[in-house]
Amino acid sequence: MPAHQPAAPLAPDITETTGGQADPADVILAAERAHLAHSRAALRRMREHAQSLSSDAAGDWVSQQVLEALLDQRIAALADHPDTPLFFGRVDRATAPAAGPTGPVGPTASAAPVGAGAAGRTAGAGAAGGRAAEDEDDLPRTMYIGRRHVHDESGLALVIDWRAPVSRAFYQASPADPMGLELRRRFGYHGGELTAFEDEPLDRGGTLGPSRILTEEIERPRTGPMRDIVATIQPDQDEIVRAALGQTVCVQGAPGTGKTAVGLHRAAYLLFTHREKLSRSGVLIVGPNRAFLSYISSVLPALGEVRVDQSTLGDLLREHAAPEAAVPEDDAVAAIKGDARMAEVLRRALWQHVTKPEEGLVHVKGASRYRVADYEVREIAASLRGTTRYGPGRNAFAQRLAHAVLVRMEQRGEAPDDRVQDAVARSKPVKRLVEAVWPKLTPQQVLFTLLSDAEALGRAAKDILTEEEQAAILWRKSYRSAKSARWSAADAALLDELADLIERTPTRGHIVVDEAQDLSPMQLRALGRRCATGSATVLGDLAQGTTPWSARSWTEVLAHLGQDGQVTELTMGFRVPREVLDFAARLLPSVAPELALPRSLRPGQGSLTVRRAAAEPAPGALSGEVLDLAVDACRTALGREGSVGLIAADADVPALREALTAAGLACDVLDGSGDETERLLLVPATLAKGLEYDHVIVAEPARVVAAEPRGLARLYVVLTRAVTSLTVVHAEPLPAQLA
Ligand SMILES: Nc1ncnc2c1ncn2[C@@H]1O[C@H](COP(=O)(O)OP(=O)(O)OP(=O)(O)O)[C@@H](O)[C@H]1O
Repeated sequence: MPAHQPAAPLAPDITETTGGQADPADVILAAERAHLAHSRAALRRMREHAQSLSSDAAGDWVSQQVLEALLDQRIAALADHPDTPLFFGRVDRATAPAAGPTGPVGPTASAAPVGAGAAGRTAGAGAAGGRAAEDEDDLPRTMYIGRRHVHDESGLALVIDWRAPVSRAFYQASPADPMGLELRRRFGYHGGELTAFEDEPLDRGGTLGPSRILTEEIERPRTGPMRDIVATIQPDQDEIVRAALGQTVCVQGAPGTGKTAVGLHRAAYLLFTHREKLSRSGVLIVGPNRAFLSYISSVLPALGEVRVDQSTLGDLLREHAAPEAAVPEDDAVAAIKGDARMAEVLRRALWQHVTKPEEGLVHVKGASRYRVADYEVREIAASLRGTTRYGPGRNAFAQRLAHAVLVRMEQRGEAPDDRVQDAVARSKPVKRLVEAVWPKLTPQQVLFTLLSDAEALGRAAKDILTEEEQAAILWRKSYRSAKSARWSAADAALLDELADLIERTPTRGHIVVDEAQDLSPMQLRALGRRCATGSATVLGDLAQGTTPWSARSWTEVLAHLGQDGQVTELTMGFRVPREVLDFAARLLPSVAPELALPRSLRPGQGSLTVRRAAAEPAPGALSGEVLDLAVDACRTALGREGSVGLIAADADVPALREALTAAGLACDVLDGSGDETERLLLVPATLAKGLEYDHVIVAEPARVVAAEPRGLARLYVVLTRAVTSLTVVHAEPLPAQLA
């Protein structure tokens, strides 16, 4: 858990000293600190024990290596990070089962004050440093919830992993459904040191007020990469995090509702709960660009999970076409190529390469000749065509031809075995026939023919694409060969589809797809085949769709992904202050009229500033005055705490950089390298998705809108990156929807 010092003392009802006696809150805090020290010592012993284990017991060299690697992993997992508390919460179970309904718990509680006295009565001091009372079911009455499991020498759990089933109540229990709990205690920390606590009584009915520990966590300035939210996961988020492995979940959520955070915690949860299965099949996180991946890169390691692949779609498909070499393409063309109808066009295009056999086969062995007639060869090819993938079909064709030769041999009284069949299948005449009928193909060769040969395209796309669509995707520029062709980002998904038609794509146990609204049907199919035997967590916001092929419905997204899934919604925003969110939401009726207005947990009065230049705008560029206003706003923001992001249309980034440099303000331009060190970041609008900064300055919104077809949605993304303040500077009129 990140370090923070609660601004106000918590548990206010027990902070007053009574008649010279020790402050009960201090007593409790001291006892909890003792439990922390006790747990740390136990963790150290666990680590020492793991270090003392030897891999010598393994029977052979390979097992020894495997065991050694496992022991190293175990030792690393048992590391105690001094800045990270071992536990962030505690639950006390009710002695008698608490009455109350067991229905679903709502996302937030409100009304009654936090810290209403339960602290004084519970096992705080009693649990600390010693064995807590245990109930009949062997669970301790008091349980501490943390990032990893810690137990003492007798096996008593001192800290329980947040992902364990019993920890669920820490996140889900409420006075309406206490889930057998009497009390939930949340801890405040500074560095690794416990500094405060907050009690939520759960056995007295009523409702809980907002948690101050949560509020302070949300208000804490953002610096560096994204943090985990393990201490403050909300009940509706927790439902998603803990959904069963076999279940595909699709989350629609307004900006800052925690979709990314939830997706990452779900990956960590699944890896913990199904470690063995997923360590074999793997978990993959797919994000929109490298800047985003670099931003989220430390969340999973902080949760103890390092063996998760995180990739952009482009990098995932790089074996077919390297994303850095992608040729730019007209959006209209990319939209046709991204359409799901292309799947059938490609299927036909591939199988068109299988021709009708015109000749029979003659196999010569010594003085004997074995003949398979042309009609028989045709029958074999026809019976295999389309029943398997192209590659295995080709192998099967060779084997079936060889088998037909074998049958001839047997008819002559010979007794050939499997080795003879293999040898015949590899013989020159069979190879030649196979190559003529069922040629070996790469995805690139098939797509090269399709996009460069109008006739081939016409045959494959007949009754699927219109003449105009066919004309649009046909290459204007002719390449000499498949090898010298250059591919676009949309082509990469087509190549991947072809690759899978040729040979099956390996699948993972689970994939998390972030910003999924931006993916084309063909890109979704590429991801779908990577979780064909697994499940997915699909995250996104229909209002933030900025590609021409952006999704309009999650049901369609799931269908293209090939997954049956539940669509669920996160509605409470944790990032953007209400004032800023309301401002940005003026764009919603234009970008996604079907969505409800987003809500924010944070009022953020005074968080929005709009400054208009007095002089006329400069056509085709940022005016000098807007540059000055932007520099001014950056300087002011740098005087405050937290990160600063200056976001503008991509084309305006160089001018802004020059202006900042001339004004003596150091900045880094965000480019996905992850090398940024300055507190002030200059962010091209097309890279802002998924990111956040304490203070955001947006220069000339009208130019962000004008830069691309779905520019209003881009502006919605850009305006919703702010955690503390948003300053908009402009000379051109604001888009009418915002004015
Ligand atoms: N339960 C929580 N406790 C504390 N912080 C939270 C919680 N949920 C979300 N946050 C914080 O809110 C911010 C927004 O979260 P996140 O980036 O996951 O939202 P998102 O829905 O993916 O947003 P966007 O749609 O803009 O990409 C992050 O700083 C995250 O840490």
